Amino acid sequence: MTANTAPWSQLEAAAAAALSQAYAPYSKFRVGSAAQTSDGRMISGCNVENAAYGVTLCAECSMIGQLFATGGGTLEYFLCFGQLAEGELELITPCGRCRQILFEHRGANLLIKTARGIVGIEDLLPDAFGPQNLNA
Ligand SMILES: O=c1ccn([C@H]2C[C@H](O)[C@@H](CO)O2)c(=O)[nH]1
Repeated sequence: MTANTAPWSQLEAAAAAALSQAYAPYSKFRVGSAAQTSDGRMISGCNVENAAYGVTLCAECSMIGQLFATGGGTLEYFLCFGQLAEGELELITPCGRCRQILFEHRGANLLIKTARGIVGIEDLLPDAFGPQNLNA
């Protein structure tokens, strides 16, 4: 798929829709992520906070749940929105834990749209620890 046919506008719409469903009563920072899978499915997720703050699920975590619940595969295109003020979405880069999760499920050429442009997972997580480090 070339840059012209990359599904960024569909992913933006899906991430915005997911963000609107976020459960973020503590930080008030809604997050929505979306990805296109290797077989062309569109998946999305939102953050789900918890009174025990550390138990919070990032948007990327719920999105990966959807990846497997809808048939598995790997990620080819990904982006994530955060909401600073009502109606104002900004592209955010995933937190460290979510970079590791994206790395695990990356497709052959995962492209990530960020505020500074389109990057690869190796730009966000160089020298990643991954399945290649395990004998299993
Ligand atoms: O990549 C990220 C970073 C943060 N958050 C959420 C977690 C928490 O609910 C809120 C503030 O950190 O943003 C995500 O969903 N994804």
